[in-house]
Amino acid sequence: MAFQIVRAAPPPAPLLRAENVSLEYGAVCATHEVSFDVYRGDRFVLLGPSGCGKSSLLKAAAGFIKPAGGAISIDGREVTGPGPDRMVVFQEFDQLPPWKTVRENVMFPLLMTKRLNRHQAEERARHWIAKVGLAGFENAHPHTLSGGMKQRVAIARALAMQPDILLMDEPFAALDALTRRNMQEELGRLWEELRFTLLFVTHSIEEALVVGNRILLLSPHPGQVRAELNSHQFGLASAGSVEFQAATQRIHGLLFGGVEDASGAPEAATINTSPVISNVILAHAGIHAEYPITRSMDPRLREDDGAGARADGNVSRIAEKA
Ligand SMILES: Nc1ncnc2c1ncn2[C@@H]1O[C@H](COP(=O)(O)OP(=O)(O)OP(=O)(O)O)[C@@H](O)[C@H]1O
Repeated sequence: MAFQIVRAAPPPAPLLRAENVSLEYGAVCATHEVSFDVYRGDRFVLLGPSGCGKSSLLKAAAGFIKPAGGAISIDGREVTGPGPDRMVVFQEFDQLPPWKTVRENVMFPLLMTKRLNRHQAEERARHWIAKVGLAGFENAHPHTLSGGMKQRVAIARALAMQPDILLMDEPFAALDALTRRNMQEELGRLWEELRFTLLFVTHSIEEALVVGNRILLLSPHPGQVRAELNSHQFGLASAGSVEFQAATQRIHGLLFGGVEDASGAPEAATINTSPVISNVILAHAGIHAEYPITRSMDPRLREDDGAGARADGNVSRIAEKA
């Protein structure tokens, strides 16, 4: 006898929700009514050219700036200021107090927030320093470390707090190409092991594809949502492949101009998102329709992964204005 489903389980609520977020600096409108949802385990990337408000959105999620309109919430609670549930890694190498050793830097927020006593904080710090590959450097001071090592310390310090979400603002932008690649790999390795939730800002299309499983494209002046892409099929291993390059070009097209359809004819990229996001299979403007979806933390995508995969085994989706 076949079962009949009378009520489907409700989809999980997003961990972080940005609803119509408008950010202003005096007369400067940094973003206008930007909305997106980040689910637990997502590697959600904000991608766009300079001035599209990526950093401002991340700062608003961190609670450093307050929206002029709309709201950001974590687990249903409105963000009204910074909190240990949202740890930030910045681009700058000077985010580590130089007078503190690596161990003291990692211990600092644990002690400041009274999460742990000194002994426990030392244990926790040792664990995370080893996890980011810096065992043996516990007593080093930041000025003796390379840029990549300093970023590892910043990541260890953030993850040691076990935040609900890790916020990273162009964390690898100031690194040389090789170190940047290593750090992307390291971040991917950490995520595979720990499955933390990540909100990551970059202006590099390649980095967005390598790091993210979902990408929000933003256009500038003021920052507005251009499109939302599902990108988990890419990683460092696929960087440089024909498909990866095609995806890069298509994202470039979405950000900066017309999108070429299958016939090669340019098509205006008018795709946008809204709080209610519907998935459409991206056939013509689509980002790499050649890959099966392997996993998604976004229940909306997960929901029809099966159907999509069954349909042709090679779908990508883009969220469009509902
Ligand atoms: N402190 C500030 N005071 C005034 N305007 C600001 C300030 N910070 C950002 N802006 C403006 O807000 C807009 C968005 O800036 P934001 O730094 O968020 O963009 P971004 O996409 O992160 O750019 P970039 O990649 O160059 O860092 C820009 O027009 C910028 O000039």
